[in-house]
Amino acid sequence: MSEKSFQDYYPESLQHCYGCGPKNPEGHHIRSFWEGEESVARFTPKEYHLAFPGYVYGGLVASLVDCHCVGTAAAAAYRAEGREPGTNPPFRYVTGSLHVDYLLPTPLGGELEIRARVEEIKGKKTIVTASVIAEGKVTAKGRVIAIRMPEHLRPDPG
Ligand SMILES: CCCCCCCCCC(=O)SCCNC(=O)CCNC(=O)[C@H](O)C(C)(C)COP(=O)(O)OP(=O)(O)OC[C@H]1O[C@@H](n2cnc3c(N)ncnc32)[C@H](O)[C@@H]1OP(=O)(O)O
Repeated sequence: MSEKSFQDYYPESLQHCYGCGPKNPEGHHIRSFWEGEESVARFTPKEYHLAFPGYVYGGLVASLVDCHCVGTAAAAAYRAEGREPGTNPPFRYVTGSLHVDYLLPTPLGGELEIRARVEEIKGKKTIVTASVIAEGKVTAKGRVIAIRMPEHLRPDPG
């Protein structure tokens, strides 16, 4: 079996996110992994993910940044405690803020790499920054404030 992504450790009830839920058949299935101090996700847009001919829709780019950074925040919380993801008590995060700067049009047709780094973990809040790389160039930069998921939003305990 291939390496488990951050999202594979979400409990089943939280595996239906359109961006990254492994159990959403219509979703993007964004998968994130550690590479040293950075986290990485790779994603190849489909031809219909276009904004204008030859280039990727910015909303998709934002989704990639969003789910990859929120997943990174969760993984970083476990890492900070020296625990394996999926161990108790669980860490769940949602997006509080998502900011994307589109530096260059993102070419459609090849694999995109999203590389993220944790800037700060402070209480319920984790700040993660990301770069979207296509054909060796950074086409977008993002910043996500991920917040611990409040109890009332959790579908089941934990
Ligand atoms: C676990 C698996 C999840 C599966 C999906 C993962 C990826 C999905 C990504 C998403 O699409 S999530 C869906 C989009 N996001 C939402 O619907 C969240 C909606 N907003 C909320 O539910 C609440 O506003 C939120 C949980 C974000 C914050 O409410 P809290 O009551 O927990 O926040 P609180 O007031 O206690 O503030 C805690 C800290 O967060 C900061 N904060 C809160 N909301 C913020 C915000 N919106 N932007 C920036 N910072 C924010 C706040 O300033 C404070 O910082 P400090 O500790 O430094 O003082």
